Amino acid sequence: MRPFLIAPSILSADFARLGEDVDAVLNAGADVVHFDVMDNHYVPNLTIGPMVCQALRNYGVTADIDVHLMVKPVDRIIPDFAAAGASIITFHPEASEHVDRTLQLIKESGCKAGLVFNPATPLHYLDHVMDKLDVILLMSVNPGFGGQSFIPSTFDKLRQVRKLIDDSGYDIRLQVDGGVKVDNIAEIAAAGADMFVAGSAIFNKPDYKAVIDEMRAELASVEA
Ligand SMILES: O=C(CO)[C@@H](O)[C@H](O)COP(=O)(O)O
Ligand SMILES: [Fe+2]
Repeated sequence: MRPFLIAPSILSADFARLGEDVDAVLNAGADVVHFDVMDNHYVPNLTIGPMVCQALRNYGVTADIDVHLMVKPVDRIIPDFAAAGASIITFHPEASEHVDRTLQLIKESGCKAGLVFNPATPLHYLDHVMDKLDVILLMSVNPGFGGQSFIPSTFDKLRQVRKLIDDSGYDIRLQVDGGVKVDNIAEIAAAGADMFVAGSAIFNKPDYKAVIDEMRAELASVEA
C-alpha cells in the first residue's frame, strides 16, 4: 500500500485566523488540507467556497487542497474550485445528475477526482467509473458537522472497497472521513484506508504535532 496520508479537516480550524492555522497544521506534519464545502441544502450547514481556497493559495499554502463538496447541484462550482487552486475534488454521487460527466468535468479542470459515500450510500455508484477515480472517500459519520463519532459499520465497507480497488488494479486512494482519532486510526488503516481525514481530533488539541505524531506512530504499527 502507498504511504498513509493525514488530511486535517479545516472545518475545525480557527476561521478567524485560517491561514496561520493551516500553516501550523502543515508544519506539524500534515500531508494534505481537507477543505469541507457545505451548502445548507445538501447538508444542514454552511461553510466556505472557492474564494477561501484562493485566499489560502494567496497566503502561500502549497500543499494539496482536498475539496470535499457537500453541495447540490455540484457541477457549476467545480471550475471555480479548480481555478481557486483545488488539487483534489470529491463529491457525493447522489448530488449529481450525471456522475460520469461530473467526474470528467473535474478531470478536465485539471484536478484529481473522487466519489464520496455516506454511511448508508450504496457502493453501486462505483460500477463503471473505477477508471475515472483517484480517490474513494467513505464517510464514517453523516456529513454536515465535525466532532461526531465514528460509525462502526464503516469497517466492513472499508474492507469491501479495499478489495474492489485491489481487484481493479487502478491507482485509487481510499480515504475515510469522520470521527478519526488516535485511538481508532490503526484499526481504520487495517481495514484498508490509506488517507485519513481528522478535524476535531487535531484542531481541538493545543499541540497539533503531538497528535499527528501519535497518529503516525499508530499507523506505523499497521505498516509493519
Ligand atoms: O466532511 C466532514 C463532515 O461532514 C468532515 O471532514 C469533518 O470535518 C470531520 O470532522 P471530525 O469528525 O474529524 O471532527
Ligand atoms: Fe470532509
